[in-house]
Amino acid sequence: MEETATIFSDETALRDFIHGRGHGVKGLADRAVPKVPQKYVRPPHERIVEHARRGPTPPHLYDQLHQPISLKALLDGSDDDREVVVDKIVRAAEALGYFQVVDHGVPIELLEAVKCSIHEFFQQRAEEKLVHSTGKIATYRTSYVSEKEPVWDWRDSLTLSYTNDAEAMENWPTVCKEIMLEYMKASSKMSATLVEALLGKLGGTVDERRFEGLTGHKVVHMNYYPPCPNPELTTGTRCHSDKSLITALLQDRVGGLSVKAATDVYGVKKGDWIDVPPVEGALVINVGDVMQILSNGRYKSPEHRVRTSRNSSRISVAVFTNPVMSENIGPLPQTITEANGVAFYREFVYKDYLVNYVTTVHTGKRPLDFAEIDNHA
Ligand SMILES: O=C(O)CCC(=O)C(=O)O
Ligand SMILES: [Fe+2]
Repeated sequence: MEETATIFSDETALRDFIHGRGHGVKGLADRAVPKVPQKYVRPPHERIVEHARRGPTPPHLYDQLHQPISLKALLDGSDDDREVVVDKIVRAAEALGYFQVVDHGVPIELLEAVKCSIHEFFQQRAEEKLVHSTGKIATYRTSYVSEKEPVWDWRDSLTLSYTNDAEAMENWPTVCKEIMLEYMKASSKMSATLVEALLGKLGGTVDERRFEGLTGHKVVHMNYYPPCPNPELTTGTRCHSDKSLITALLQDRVGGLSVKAATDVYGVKKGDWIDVPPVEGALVINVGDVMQILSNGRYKSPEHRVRTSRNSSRISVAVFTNPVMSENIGPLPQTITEANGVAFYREFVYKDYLVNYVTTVHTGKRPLDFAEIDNHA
């Protein structure tokens, strides 16, 4: 009891408990604390207000916003049927930058096994998770840059970087490595198909080597959100956009993810927050910053965030399809032509984008500012 009091009143003790000894946020939740420590209290403008207060979405708009897209025809259909699906994907990427997909080719039993595997990892004792806190290929942590962030998220995570099978088998945690590798491969196949479809509609061609450079680094990011005594004060995951080309996200049934509308569409206004309802067997697809840049702003990389829940723990896993470190990123030439010669983003090496992303405390879109050209100057 005394230890708990210290953890809560003293930031150094809290940091040692969470980060130093590997208890994570789960360690706090397991102690059934009545209120979150001050370090987790967001300033009022960053808190997440329940959207239900706005009233339910009318059914026809609900379908337009949330109806999952079936990828069946894209994965194994005729050319004509394929085109219909590609159009849906392109429209969703332009309007909101997010959509859900079903018939994605990843077996439902594998999705269930993945969810169990994530629970198994986070249920382990702190010492077992701590082993991975300094790893580069498998990294257990609770914040991105805990030393710099004024407020921490109510979330523990494990990030698995993939280069090859042997390295993954040697470094990824034993309890989940086989399932997560199988899932990464299955979902990456679908992600590659989506990337191909989206890039294909930008005009011009991307050859095999360039495609490999743009999509060659896969990262699996597992999130665990313990129950939180103060959902009204905290964030599970703060507002951010992904640094990927595309992200495939599997969430459980709890809900809490919301996406900020990038345009006025389907009865929502640009800037409104849209709840992303859990759909059994579906995957959530987010356009990432790199895709927004390659498309010269045509596809949107939406800001999104996660609310905590008072009563349930929640898990999710994102598979990020990222460029390799040395890849040159910038708007594809044909997208600049389309915009009457105006490039909205400059060229840069992906590694520099990443360094900026992970060494700075960002809120919302700031990582994209790194690449933005101010055409009004
Ligand atoms: O937990 C979620 O639903 C989203 C997590 C997320 O946005 C991320 O890991 O980048
Ligand atoms: Fe994200």
